[in-house]
Amino acid sequence: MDGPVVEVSHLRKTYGDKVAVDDVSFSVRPGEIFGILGPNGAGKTTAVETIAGMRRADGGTTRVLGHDTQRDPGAVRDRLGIQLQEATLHDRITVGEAVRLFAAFYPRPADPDDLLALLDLTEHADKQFRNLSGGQKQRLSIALALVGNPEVAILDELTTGLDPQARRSTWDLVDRVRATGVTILLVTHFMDEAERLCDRLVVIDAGRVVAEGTPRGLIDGLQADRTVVVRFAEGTAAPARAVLDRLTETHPDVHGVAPGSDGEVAVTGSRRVLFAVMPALAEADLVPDDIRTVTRTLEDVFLAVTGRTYAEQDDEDEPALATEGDRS
Ligand SMILES: Nc1ncnc2c1ncn2[C@@H]1O[C@H](COP(=O)(O)OP(=O)(O)OP(=O)(O)O)[C@@H](O)[C@H]1O
Repeated sequence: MDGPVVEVSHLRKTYGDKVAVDDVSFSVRPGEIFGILGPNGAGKTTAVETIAGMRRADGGTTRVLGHDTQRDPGAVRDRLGIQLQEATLHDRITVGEAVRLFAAFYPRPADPDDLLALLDLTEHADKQFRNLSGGQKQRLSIALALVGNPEVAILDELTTGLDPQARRSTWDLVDRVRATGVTILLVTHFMDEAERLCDRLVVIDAGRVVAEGTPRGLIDGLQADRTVVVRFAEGTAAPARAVLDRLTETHPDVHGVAPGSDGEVAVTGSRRVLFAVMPALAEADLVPDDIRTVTRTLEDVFLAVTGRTYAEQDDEDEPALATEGDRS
């Protein structure tokens, strides 16, 4: 397929007076991992459920593989896999049974054994759902989204509640799935996940797209100041601070200097700030013990476009503690 795999144009969805999705447009190319990133309640799940034809839009169009999913959701049923938040199965069904059961619903299902191998579930095939760890449940839910051999898969908050190691292995799996040729629409409220996995993404906030691009492009496009942190041994910290302080008055690329802990000094300024810092220190023969530039992330992009920090609204969803099974 040459055109976009998913095409969303001016999508609007309300629940009574509540506008959950407001004029959202984007398109997803074949083979991409495309992200919908935003804080809890931003409208991400509503958007993907509407795109999948599970909800009626109040305005705009949603097309998947060329089909209008509002008018004819059935047209893509066998070609679109969807993994939704909090999928639950019967307690006693085993992993292998669940995959075979779901496979029976599709005309051209994936081979259950291949799928279990792809998602590192082969050794857990006989385990009952109730005995699976959080990570294993998530892997099973991805397997079930892929069991119909879809061309497009929607993955919604697939690492919420997982410990860091299980999250990283889930990310590797998503890469693996993409390598099989599946186009992926990935819903997440985790900035690091979006940065790690997505080729392109939209950032949505309160139902609206506030930024769109590649993670790198969005970060590099930030106009905000850069920061260089230099650390000095005791004895050189004070004279170094004085040299750097002077730069705020004499050098146009240096905008601010702030002391940190343990002999650190943070210098902010334009993208050329490093070129100001190093010659000044060299001139005074003050050799830092360490020097680093502060890495900018999608969190800085969110702050720049919304004026709010992302962490403020994200506390309630810290990954849960590791369970035994997650480490297996
Ligand atoms: N069935 C519903 N009826 C009424 N309001 C709803 C319904 N579903 C979602 N909402 C509201 O619509 C807004 C968007 O919700 P949605 O679940 O799409 O957001 P989200 O970005 O996916 O967040 P989360 O990850 O927390 O689910 C929220 O304010 C939510 O409370």
